[in-house]
Amino acid sequence: MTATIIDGKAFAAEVRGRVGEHVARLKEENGITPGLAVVLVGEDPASEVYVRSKGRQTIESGMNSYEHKLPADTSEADLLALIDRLNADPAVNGILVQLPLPGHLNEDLVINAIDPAKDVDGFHISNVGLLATGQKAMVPCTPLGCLMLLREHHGSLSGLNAVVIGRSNIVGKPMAQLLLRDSCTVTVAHSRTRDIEAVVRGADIVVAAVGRAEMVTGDWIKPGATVIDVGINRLPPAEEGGKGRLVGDVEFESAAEVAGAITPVPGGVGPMTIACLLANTLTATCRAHGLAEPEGLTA
Ligand SMILES: Nc1nc(=O)c2c([nH]1)NC[C@@H]1CN(c3ccc(C(=O)N[C@@H](CCC(=O)O)C(=O)O)cc3)C=[N+]21
Ligand SMILES: [Mg+2]
Repeated sequence: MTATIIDGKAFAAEVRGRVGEHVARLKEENGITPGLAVVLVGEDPASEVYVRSKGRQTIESGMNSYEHKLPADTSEADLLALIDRLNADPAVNGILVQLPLPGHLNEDLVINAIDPAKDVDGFHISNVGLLATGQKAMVPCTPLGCLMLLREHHGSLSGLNAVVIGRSNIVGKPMAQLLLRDSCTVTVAHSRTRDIEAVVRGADIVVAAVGRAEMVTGDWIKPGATVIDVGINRLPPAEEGGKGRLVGDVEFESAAEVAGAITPVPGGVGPMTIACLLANTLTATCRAHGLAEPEGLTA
């Protein structure tokens, strides 16, 4: 293996530390404690794990955490009423509605009901448009975390060929926007892309966000390229009652033999996503109060 391992877990801890310091200063100098509300509809066990670690890290960074767990059969009207209350609550600076929502709820409608200034996921159409036009937006946490890792590793990204695999609204599209803003030449590849291996082989930066376990193998990677693996896939358990291994969208072993640098799964992008959620909550709080924004914690 030749690649440098990009330690997302360690970098995320550093980001959280910087968020925590800024939060402490906000409290001392301005008497403000940022607040993050997380809304979870239904009982998906994996979602509950994320919600719990988000809540714990929010509190560890000195912010208030408000968790709203609603039953799976919650009506759209009840969910929208909760969002209205959170929008109006001055103690709540950030609102995250955990996705996916149960099938009877319209995700677009629900997300677009969030006050864009409190939309710490950056999924509201206003924030999507602001990002796409280079204006001050709330930026989706996973792509923001990937960008921070790339900037940390490369310094300038200007002129590099970046291939984003996956075109979701949550990762692929905003990732492409951020890379474009940092002056990469950006290609978005997806399930219909012809000769996808050859497309990926042209990339100095590969961001894999397709949700297919170990789809990208070492022979797809240009020697020396930087590989950011967004996938979190649980393989079927090897034994009865066991838990399957977590793998990314990249086959780590083979890719690490060719790449210059690569993020592991777990311990890569995942922890950065949560760190950026805290950073976004802090940013939203500063903007709401007309205060200076934290440096190095926004796009
Ligand atoms: N509105 C919304 N915003 C989200 O940001 C959002 C969401 N909905 N729905 C669910 C996904 C999933 N997600 C993760 C965040 C961190 C890890 C993470 O920290 N993973 C650890 C491993 C965790 C484990 O061991 O299971 C790692 O990669 O090292 C994983 C997954 C955010 N999501
Ligand atoms: Mg796709």
